[in-house]
Amino acid sequence: MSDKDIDTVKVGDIASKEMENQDTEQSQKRGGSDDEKNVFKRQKVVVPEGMTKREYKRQLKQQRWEETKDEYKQKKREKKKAARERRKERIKEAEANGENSEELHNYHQMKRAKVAPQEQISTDVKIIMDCEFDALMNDKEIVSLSNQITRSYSAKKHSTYDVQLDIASFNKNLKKRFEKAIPQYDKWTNVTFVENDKLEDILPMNDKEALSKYVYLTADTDEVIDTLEPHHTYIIGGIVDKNRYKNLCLNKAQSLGLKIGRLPIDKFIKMNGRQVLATSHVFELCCKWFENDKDWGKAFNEVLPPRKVKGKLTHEPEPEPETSELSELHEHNGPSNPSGEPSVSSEQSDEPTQLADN
Ligand SMILES: C[S@@+](CC[C@H](N)C(=O)[O-])C[C@H]1O[C@@H](n2cnc3c(N)ncnc32)[C@H](O)[C@@H]1O
Repeated sequence: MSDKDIDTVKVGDIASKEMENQDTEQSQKRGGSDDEKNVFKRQKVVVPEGMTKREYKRQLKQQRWEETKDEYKQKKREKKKAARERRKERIKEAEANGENSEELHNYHQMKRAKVAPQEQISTDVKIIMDCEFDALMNDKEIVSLSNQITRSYSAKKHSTYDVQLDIASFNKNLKKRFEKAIPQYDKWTNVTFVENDKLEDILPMNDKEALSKYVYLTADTDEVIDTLEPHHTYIIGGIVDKNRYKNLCLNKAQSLGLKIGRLPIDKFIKMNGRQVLATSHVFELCCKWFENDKDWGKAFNEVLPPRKVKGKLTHEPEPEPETSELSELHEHNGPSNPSGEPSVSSEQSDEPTQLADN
């Protein structure tokens, strides 16, 4: 047996004991018996010498994952299968009730369009994802944002229309995250990463007319964007904040003298509270708007899960409770193939693997 094997066995033994301990500990918390308490005391595991508690915990976690991953994957497969079945049922039900099941089909059709077009039709529309908000996000949110950018990259690559995408203020934690987890991003040919400090560094601040062609997208306004105009630049706030910073982008846009606008979401989506979308959804919607003959309804239909989309508005929007429902929208866990794009299989699955953060 090699030293490495011995190490693995040791960690394995410790992991099993540790798991027993955890069970016992839980039992203790529930007020376990004296015998259980004694067992717990006897089995107290000491962190191996030369290892920090943190490293040790990480190893235990890895060990536990190795032991349970097959079961986990199996459960995931079953869940996907069940979701597929549920969707088929929903389609059947909709058709039996004489309802239009097209929405249910469309959303998933888009997920299967995997072949990138050889050539893209020019739109003369540019999108800047303004990532100057780096310091307002915790590590988890930075990971979420990096996943959303990866998803936007994939959407851009697969779109039949060329909507330019710049990732701006890419010079702090977000960049570190990409370098660590998605290093192949520097081979992405269709997205530009800009390392400016402030948004205004890349705007024509001294040219009023040129500046009037920049529009900051925000959910916090009544100005509705009906069309994406050629030779205009639309700015998306590159932040995942779980609704912590209301008006953040609105205030920034106003302080820079930029136009603002929100997507015509309330006409097409059944949701409560503020209609705040994730950055990747906004970018995908813009691509899909072009692909669907400039029809927002169809674009929403393709990008957002069917249960959120209500087709053309036929009645007044429902009363608004406190929080947004759109935090439920899907997001991929992270890149899973060498290009750093979301994996085909997760895109092809019938239900989103994870619902999006915004
Ligand atoms: C998660 S939101 C950020 C919310 C942030 N608190 C703010 O002040 O905008 C990410 C970005 O997506 C865009 N966005 C989200 N929902 C939108 C909507 N309904 N209309 C237009 N843009 C939207 C905005 O650019 C927004 O900054």
